[in-house]
Amino acid sequence: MTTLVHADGVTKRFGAFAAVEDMSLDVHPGEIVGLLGSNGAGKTTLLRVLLGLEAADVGHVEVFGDPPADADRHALGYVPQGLGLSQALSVRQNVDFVAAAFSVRHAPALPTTLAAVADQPVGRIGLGRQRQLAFYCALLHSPRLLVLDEPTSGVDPLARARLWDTIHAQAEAGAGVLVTTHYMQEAEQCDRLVIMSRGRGVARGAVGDITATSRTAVVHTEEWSAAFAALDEAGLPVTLAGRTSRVAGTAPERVRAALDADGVPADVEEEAATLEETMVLIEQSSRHPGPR
Ligand SMILES: Nc1ncnc2c1ncn2[C@@H]1O[C@H](COP(=O)(O)OP(=O)(O)OP(=O)(O)O)[C@@H](O)[C@H]1O
Repeated sequence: MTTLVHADGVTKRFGAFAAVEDMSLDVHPGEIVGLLGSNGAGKTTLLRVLLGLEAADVGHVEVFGDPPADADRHALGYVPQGLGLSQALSVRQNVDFVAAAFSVRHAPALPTTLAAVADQPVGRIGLGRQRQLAFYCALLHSPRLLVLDEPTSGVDPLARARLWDTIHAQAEAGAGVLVTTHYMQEAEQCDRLVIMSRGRGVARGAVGDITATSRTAVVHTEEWSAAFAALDEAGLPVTLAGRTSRVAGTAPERVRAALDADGVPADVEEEAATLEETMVLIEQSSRHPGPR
């Protein structure tokens, strides 16, 4: 299979600090690869190395089979976190600028939401529309690879769903997509995930592979408030989902013991952890290696 991005053992340091350490990653046509990790994990830095905007200190990167600096820019669509739009230019002028840069003769019609503000400076339209415009511009030249850095951050749920429809359509048409996100609902839409913590790749695979080994103790009781308080007081990592307490990565026996100690009657079951719970457990075990 053609590989759009191939990164092998990439390390990027700023001074003595390694923002990315020994990261490897591939992106193939037609797949959506999600890059996850808490703030500062190194996602943006890795994207910038893959795009040739930062040079790797160690490791090997290829984009479309070439070093990033020589990669075919016409085959690449990039939406950076800051969107990369010219705030003082109008929507239409931004489009014309990108079309000229990529020699696009016939740009597709602007979506109606953008057409309605075509003559307004980008700085005056809302963030949702700005993101829509950044997407439109990134797709103008039909890229084979789409790199999206938190593309839906700060966007309302409906606009977010629309942007994800566009991402899926691109992948279905054969483009490879590499996307960073903090939203678990978005991560769950990716074909594969790569999870970073403190610069390193700490888990990878489909959502089901990543969550497969993590379990959560789930507490069912009428006395949900007392149950939560008892588990919290016992120092367990309890969260509330509605009126149900969940304790990820903790044996049900330990949870039951904490409830018994406070005399809270409850049924405790074990079930598969959610992706969010698994992410927290992965982050914890990468900070404090040892048995979970
Ligand atoms: N140019 C730079 N000089 C020094 N340190 C940097 C530079 N760029 C990034 N860093 C540091 O590298 C680390 C990784 O940053 P990066 O932006 O890649 O993380 P991230 O996973 O994308 O975070 P977020 O989810 O908040 O965007 C952070 O500690 C950041 O402060």
